[in-house]
Parts: sequence; structure tokens; C-alpha cells
Amino acid sequence: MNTHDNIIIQNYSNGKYTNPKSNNWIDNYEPASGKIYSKIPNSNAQDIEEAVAFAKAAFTTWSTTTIDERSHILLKIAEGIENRLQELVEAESRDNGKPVKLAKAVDIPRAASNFRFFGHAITQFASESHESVGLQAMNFTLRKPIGVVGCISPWNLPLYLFTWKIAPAIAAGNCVIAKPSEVTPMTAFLLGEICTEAGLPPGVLNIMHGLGTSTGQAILDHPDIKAISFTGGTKTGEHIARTCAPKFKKLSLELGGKNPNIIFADCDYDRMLKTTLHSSFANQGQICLCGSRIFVERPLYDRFKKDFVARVKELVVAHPASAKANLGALVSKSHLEKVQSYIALAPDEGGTILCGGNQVIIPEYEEGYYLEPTVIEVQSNRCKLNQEEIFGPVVTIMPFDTEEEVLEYANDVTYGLSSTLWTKDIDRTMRMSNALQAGIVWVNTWMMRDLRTPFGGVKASGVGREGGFEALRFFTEPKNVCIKYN
Ligand SMILES: NC(=O)C1=CN([C@@H]2O[C@H](COP(=O)(O)OP(=O)(O)OC[C@H]3O[C@@H](n4cnc5c(N)ncnc54)[C@H](O)[C@@H]3O)[C@@H](O)[C@H]2O)C=CC1
Ligand SMILES: O=C(O)/C=C/C=C(\O)C(=O)O
Repeated sequence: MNTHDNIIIQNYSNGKYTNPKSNNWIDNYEPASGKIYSKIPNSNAQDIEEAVAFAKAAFTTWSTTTIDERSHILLKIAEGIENRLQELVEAESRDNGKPVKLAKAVDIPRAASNFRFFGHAITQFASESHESVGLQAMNFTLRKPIGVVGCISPWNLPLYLFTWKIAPAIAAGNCVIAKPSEVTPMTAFLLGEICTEAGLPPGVLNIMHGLGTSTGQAILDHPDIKAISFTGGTKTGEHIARTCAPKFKKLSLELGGKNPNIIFADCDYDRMLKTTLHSSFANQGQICLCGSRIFVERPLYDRFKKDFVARVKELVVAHPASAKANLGALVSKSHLEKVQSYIALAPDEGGTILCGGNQVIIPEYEEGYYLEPTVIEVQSNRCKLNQEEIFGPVVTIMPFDTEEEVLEYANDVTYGLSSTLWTKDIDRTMRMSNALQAGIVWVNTWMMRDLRTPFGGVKASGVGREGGFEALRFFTEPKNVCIKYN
């Protein structure tokens, strides 16, 4: 076996670390070196069956645990993550290929914030009452936890997105069967221990590892898992919707994006240029919110093209542990190949590669999955490069002449997750924000997150919203009580 480490990742079920019943294991690769460094369980329906039984048993107590106590435990988990910051940062970087400094600045602090945020939010969550005036009746609405829920997360922001689902689910009184991506299982594995130390009762959170087609599918199929919160690719989202609809499971789907970054000539140029570098290539472009289609108003186009390409050429692709790394490795060999296959389409699609396009070979890490940040000038918004989610360090640029024209380009995709707008014109800002088909519009900024705001997409980018009370509403079932009085 091509291994230089021997880490065994286990499931965390009923508060204990366990092996999969089938003793079936999957290799886990380190993207920076392309080598196997750990093994993870490929859990099957029997493992899920057992975890659901533990979760159901825990639900009786957890759903009636006071809000104060639940809040206290969530805040302790946040503290536990912060206490182990460096270990989690290194684990995340090694598992995913992202720069250590990115995991330290963004991923792990955000995982702690997710628990802290929902630890506080649950203390402020309230339900409504409606007085039926003139009819001598009063309605009040209870918000009950659903029971056992499933949380399935992807590999691009591993602990960040895993905890973004788990924290509101358990805050609201549910018990959880959670599956991290099989490609990045490491920090989810470490989270189990942190939860135990924080006093989370056994069975409230069960972290089950394995492939989507085995472990994930068993979660979708289990009749006692009543809701699924999923983040990942649109194709997988479609499959989840098809599987769960006939079973009447509640669904929250956060899927892909093909987000426009619309730059008007009146923008704050320096701020726009700096942020556009970031919104194009942060996390190697593997964020569903990245602005992968850049549209620039014609009077600014040539200046932007020259400056942007020059700045992209300065970005350093390096081993994730290097302090110099602006970009680390892509998450997997298959993903690298997928991204390269899009770059290869450029000539046939009338695209011109302005910079990048090549794999980067790092001495001593020749088998790692490194790719140059790539800018492609395209002639039409209808090409595949502008229509399909590439999910890597590849952006396209294209000029436009009018607001109407760019609005048409922006909306002419199947996706509708986020949009970024650069302008100082307030009327234009209002018109465009209103007309853009997206769940999130950023104006003169990108990925500025306030965890209270609704987060999610329209069209093929998903169904439902996460964040703030939206998430607590998703993870609770409203029950209206109507009382007639004399
Ligand atoms: N947040 C986002 O928008 C993300 C988008 N993607 C997009 O999706 C493409 C494919 O990436 P993948 O790693 O294949 O993502 P994926 O959508 O297949 O994986 C996300 C999660 O879903 C699970 N999963 C897969 N099949 C499942 C099934 N049948 N039942 C239940 N769970 C299942 C996976 O094990 C993983 O935990 C990427 O190239 C990218 O374009 C990928 C990750 C995140
Ligand atoms: O909640 C956030 O701040 C970011 C979420 C990002 C994704 O869902 C993604 O990239 O998949």
C-alpha cells in the first residue's frame, strides 16, 4: 500500500468510537502529496440502523433538555474547538489541501462560531401566536424538534459546513446522524471527542463515515430519519430530492453555483481588484459562492484584464503548509482531472487562456494535485465554461455594454446561488439587486457573512435556507394549537 501514515478514522456512535460492522475501509488521500495517509470506515445500512437506534433513545431526553443546558453544551463545544485550534487547522489542511493559513483564518474559527452562534440563537428563538380577533379564539404555535435528522456535508469547507448543519440541529433538540464527505473525514472524526468532553450526551450526535452511495444512501433510505440537510453537488442534490420526496422527508439542499461577478466602470477599482482575486481563487476556487463568471463594463475591460492577469500570475501555488501559499492543492485527483477537462474545452469554445491552465509540480510533492490559477477570456455566456460549475481555480472574463445585457448574462444559467456587484450607483444597485436571480447578492464585497442572514440559492442552486432562525425553523416542526374561549 502507498502509505506513509497509518491513521485509522472511526465512526462516533452513541458517544464512542467504533469500527464499521462490515470491517469495510476506504483509503483517504492527502492532496498535497497524493499519498494515502488514513483509512476511514465505509459504513453500511446496519451501521446506520444502529446509530439511528442510539439517536432515537437519546431523543427522549435531549428534546426535553432545557434550552439553557443545550446552549451551555453548544458553547462548550465552541470552546473545545478553539482549544484545539492548531490541531484542527493542521488536520483540515492536510485532509483537504487548503493552505494552513486559510484553515486557521477561516475554516476552524467559523466551525467554533457555528456552535457559539446557535448556542446563543436557541435562547432567542420564539414561536408565534395569532389572536383570531372577533372570534374569541387564540392560536399559539409550538416549534417541536423533528426527531432524528440527517446532515450530509461536502469536502470543500469540511468542518465549517459540517458544523453549520449539526449546530442548529442539536440546538433545536434533534438527534443527528451526520456524514462528512469521505474525501475529508478527519476534522469530523476529531469533533466527536470534543463533543464528549463538552458533555454532549451519547447518541445526540452520531458521526458516520463512508461513501455517498453506501453510508449516504443508507441515511436517505432510513425511515426514521425525518429530515435531511445536504450541501454538495447539484446532481447529488437531485438524487436526494428524488429519493426523499416519496418518503416525505423534510429537505434543505444547498447546491452548486455559477456566480456572476459584475464589475461596472464606476466601481472602487482597487477594492474590486483585491476582492475579485479572492472571490475567484479562495480555497482553490472550491467554494460554491466563488465568482466564477466575471463580467466587466467595456470602458474598464482592457485595464481590468491587464491588471487582473498580472495579479493572478503573482499568486503562489505551494504546499499547503507553506506560509507563501495563496493556493494549495485541489481536493482529489479526480477533481483535478475534472477541472483540467474544463480548461481543455477553452480552444473549442472560442476561449483564450490568458494565464494559468497547467498542473503545478512541486518538488518532493510531485504527485500532489496542484493547478495554476487560470483566467479564460470567453466570447459568449452560452459556452460550457460559463454554464457549468467547474469548482476550481478557473474564472472566465467577458466585457458587456449595458446593464440590461449583463443582467441577461447573469441570469442565463441554471444556477442561482450568489451574485457580486461592483458599482457606486445606488439606483443601479437597487435595480440589479432586485432583478438578479440569486439567493445572495453582495454589493462592493464578497462572502461577507453574518450568520443571522438567510443563506441559500434559487433554481438549481437549491431549496430552502440555512442560517439564523431559518435553520432553527428547518430543524423544527410547527404545531398550531387553536383555543376557542367563551
Ligand atoms: N457546496 C457545493 O456547492 C459543492 C459542490 N460540489 C460540486 O459537486 C461536484 C461533485 O463533487 P462530489 O464530491 O461528488 O460532491 P457530492 O455532492 O457527491 O458530495 C457531497 C456529499 O454528498 C454525499 N453523497 C454522495 N452521493 C450520495 C448519495 N447517493 N446519497 C447520500 N449522500 C451522498 C457525499 O458522500 C458527500 O458527503 C463537484 O465537482 C462540484 O462541482 C462539491 C462539493 C460542494
Ligand atoms: O455558509 C457559508 O458561509 C458558506 C457556505 C459555503 C458553501 O455552502 C459551499 O461552498 O459549499
